[in-house]
Amino acid sequence: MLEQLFAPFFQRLDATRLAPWRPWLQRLTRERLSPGAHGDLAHWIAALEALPWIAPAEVVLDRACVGVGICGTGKPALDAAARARLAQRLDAFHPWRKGPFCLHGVHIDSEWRSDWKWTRLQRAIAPLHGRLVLDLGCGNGYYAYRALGAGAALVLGVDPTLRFVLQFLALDHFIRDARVAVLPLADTDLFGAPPLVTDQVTDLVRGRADRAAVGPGAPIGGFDTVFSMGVLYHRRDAAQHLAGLRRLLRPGGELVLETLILDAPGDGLFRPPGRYAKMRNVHAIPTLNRLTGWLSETGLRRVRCVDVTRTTGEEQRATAWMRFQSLADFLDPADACRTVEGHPAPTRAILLAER
Ligand SMILES: Nc1ncnc2c1ncn2[C@@H]1O[C@H](C[S@+](CC[C@H]([NH3+])C(=O)[O-])CC(=O)[O-])[C@@H](O)[C@H]1O
Repeated sequence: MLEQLFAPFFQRLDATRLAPWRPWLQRLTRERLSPGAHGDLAHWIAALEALPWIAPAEVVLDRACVGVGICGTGKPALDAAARARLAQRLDAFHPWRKGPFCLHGVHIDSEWRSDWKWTRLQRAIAPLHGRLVLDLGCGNGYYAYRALGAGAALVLGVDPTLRFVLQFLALDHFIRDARVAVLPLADTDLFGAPPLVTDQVTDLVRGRADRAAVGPGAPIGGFDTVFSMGVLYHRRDAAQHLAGLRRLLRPGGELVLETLILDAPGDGLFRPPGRYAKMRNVHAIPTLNRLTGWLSETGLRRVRCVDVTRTTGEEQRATAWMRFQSLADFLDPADACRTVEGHPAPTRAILLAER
């Protein structure tokens, strides 16, 4: 049973003020990972079970390349043939979009140089030491691991794409750190309805009540830092997403929001009429002004932008670990400032705000 793999994480969660979340998270995780939840699930489970046991080695979470048994950090546990076999088994989870990772000498050169974004934000955000962190839309958990590497006490990552959850489980097979999990949930699974009143929360903690018995939605927030990166433009209702993020924070907690922006002055909002950079589900791209306004209207304070970067073909590209199309195929070959549809090329901003 896949959800059993999260048991050590839930034990850790229970020892924090986030304990009221456990019944809800566990129930949804069980449902989403039930047999038949996805056509490829049985294939991924078989791939997970085929991963070899390898003697523990040094775990590295605070450098660009996250992983265990990284070249140069000790005697390699695997010879070239064993590394090739391991690489082949990890390829069952293709495409690897976020990374890079290294597992016992196998370098996973993902589509994105995710470490570049981390470098842009790490000095600007409130220090993560001892914090309870949520990463919404976390992919395979690359940033969740980096948050741990930066001293977070516990990191909950959620992503509705099962392939990425299974990628996390493959990483976890080798890294084995109970302070982090990627659960198969969407943003709205956490936004929920009105916060539970205190006695209902107490009942949930003591296991006397099931979430279903106390109404729809999820328990109250309580996170010190919430990351939402690369998710807002995929949401049809941006205001709902932002309001939900605010509710997930404890008072004084920090939101780290990264999203596509329209690199232009003023309050414009671009709604792609069809596809944007070949993506079907891009709903709205605001200017920085407009986005800042949205965050303030949500009731967040100290809203500020700490980075604006045009995405380049060095940061997002096809590799041996992601063999589909990538940024170069999404841009106008004659003008890299335009997408193939003729829209402004992807530019991303990182904003910080506090509840
Ligand atoms: N409703 C939803 N709720 C939560 N997640 C969702 C939802 N819909 C899609 N996703 C997930 O949001 C992620 C968007 S990628 C960002 C990854 C990482 N954060 C990054 O910053 O690299 C986009 C990018 O490449 O920037 C995917 O993993 C989806 O499965």
